[in-house]
Amino acid sequence: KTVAIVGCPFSGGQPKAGVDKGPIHLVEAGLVNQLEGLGWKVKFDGHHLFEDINAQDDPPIGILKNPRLVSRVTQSVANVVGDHIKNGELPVTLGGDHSLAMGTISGSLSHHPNTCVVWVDAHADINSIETTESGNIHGMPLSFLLGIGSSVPEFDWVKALLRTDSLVYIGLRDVDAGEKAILRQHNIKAFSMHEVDRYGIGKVVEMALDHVNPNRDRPIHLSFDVDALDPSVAPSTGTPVRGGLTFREGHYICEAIYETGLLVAMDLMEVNPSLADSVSVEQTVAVGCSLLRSALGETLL
Ligand SMILES: N[C@@]1(C(=O)O)CN(C[C@@H]2CCCCN2)C[C@@H]1CCC[B-](O)(O)O
Ligand SMILES: [Mn+2]
Ligand SMILES: [Mn+2]
Repeated sequence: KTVAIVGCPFSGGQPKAGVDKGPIHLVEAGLVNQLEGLGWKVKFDGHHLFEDINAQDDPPIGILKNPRLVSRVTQSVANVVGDHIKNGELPVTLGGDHSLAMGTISGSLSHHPNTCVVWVDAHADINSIETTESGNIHGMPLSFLLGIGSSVPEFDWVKALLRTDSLVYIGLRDVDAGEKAILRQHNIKAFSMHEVDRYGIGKVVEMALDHVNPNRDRPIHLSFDVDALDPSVAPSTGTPVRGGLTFREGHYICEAIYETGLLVAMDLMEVNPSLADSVSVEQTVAVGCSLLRSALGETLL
């Protein structure tokens, strides 16, 4: 089986410089060899180059920032991910900010319409155009994928093909009021850190999969934001929130999803190597590579 590494040096969905350097640090840490060491054939033909749009040609829409840039980049990512899946490969998208998931999940859905999404994150990333307070599109990808809130022509290419009952969250602990309303209104299943504490990660993953994949017969797209982990574990990220997943809880999720044999695509998002000292950056990058290895079959025994 072949893994296709999709390096996406992109930061347009949020304001902090540096997250576009995430992919290069993950690859430079030896990710390709590490995955080959697990027996995968690895396809990586260089990081994607996303041309910028100068500011005057991409004014905000409402308060949405860099809308045309984000739309164009994520649409190209959708095509790339979709093509890899069509070729029978497993795309591993390295971010870059989480707005990229509009592309990666669109890519998965284009080939596997019954894909279910496991979203591991401190945040819900489901703000609509009406509810976003920041205008940063990395906090909004799921509203576009689900067709929640009003649409803008620039994002018409995103077909709202994800169903709310096909999405489940693990790790939430910093959800905006508008997002809480959306989650309640649409009955979207979420296992916050409260549930992780109450049930333990093993039961949480089992319940999460029971919700979106009861017969374990649907393809799984795992979208992992490193800020789901506690900042002590993955410090170099743009929106850290205390009280996160331990190193082992993060890895358990990846190991358990690999065990299903249903993983068709994975995202590793929001590694920003410019936000911490070099030791913390290295730690964050190493944890990212380790999570990816676990999602792709690395076991402890
Ligand atoms: N919901 C947010 C948005 O901007 O929409 C609000 N903001 C964090 C906000 C800061 C002030 C105190 C309350 N929390 C980040 C988040 C998006 C995270 C994107 B991700 O990819 O990192 O998950
Ligand atoms: Mn996120
Ligand atoms: Mn997050």
